[in-house]
Amino acid sequence: MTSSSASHLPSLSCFDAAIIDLDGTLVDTLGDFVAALGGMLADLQLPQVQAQAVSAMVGKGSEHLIRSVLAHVGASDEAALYERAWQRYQHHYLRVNGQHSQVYGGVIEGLDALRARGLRLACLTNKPRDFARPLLAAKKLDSYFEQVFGGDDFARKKPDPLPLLKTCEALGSASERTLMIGDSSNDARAARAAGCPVVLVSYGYNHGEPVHGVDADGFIDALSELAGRGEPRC
Ligand SMILES: O=C(O)COP(=O)(O)O
Repeated sequence: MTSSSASHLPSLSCFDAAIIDLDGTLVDTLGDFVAALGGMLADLQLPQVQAQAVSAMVGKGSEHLIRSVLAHVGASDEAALYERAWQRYQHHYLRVNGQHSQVYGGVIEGLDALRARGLRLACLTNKPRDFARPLLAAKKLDSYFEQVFGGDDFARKKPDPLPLLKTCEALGSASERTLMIGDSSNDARAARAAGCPVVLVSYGYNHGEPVHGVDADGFIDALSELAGRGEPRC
């Protein structure tokens, strides 16, 4: 069964630009998160965490992820431990970045279609910029994006609209002419608040919840489905 709701899916002709989320949308990075967190927890002599639990904690940036994992494994004095945990996590993440992650099927075709239609592209993630840029390069996705922004580039992260508004500004595109493509309620809420139409992929993380309950303009099972968007219906 396809999850696309074609009746609501905007045509690519309606847009001058697209802003695309990274984790859970372009790249399945769960393996990298699990490996880096595993290294961090071992260094702190804490119990390990399962991948399924991690997938529900991804998407709100590194600080949220580390604090959630420390609480999940029952670390005592999680607040005092945070700085050290962040140092160890950063060390391990930079070491494994891209090694346990895969570009989702349909991503290259989707990006090619967006580019062929002349859309200006930005990648906007809550992941730290210094993790995001090497990952995009390692996966040969960097050349598609004229802008890449991480969770530490702006004063607030998604679901706040600020990162999207700033990215629209950097792309020189009005928010209503900029399509947000993401995998989570975080992406959709930020897009709604910024005035960007939003399409969600069905295969991402969405904080461990079913994505179809999220308020969005459409759902797709692969980015390549965007290539088939027909006549303008803005
Ligand atoms: O929280 C993260 O590290 C990833 O977040 P993203 O879904 O915005 O890419």
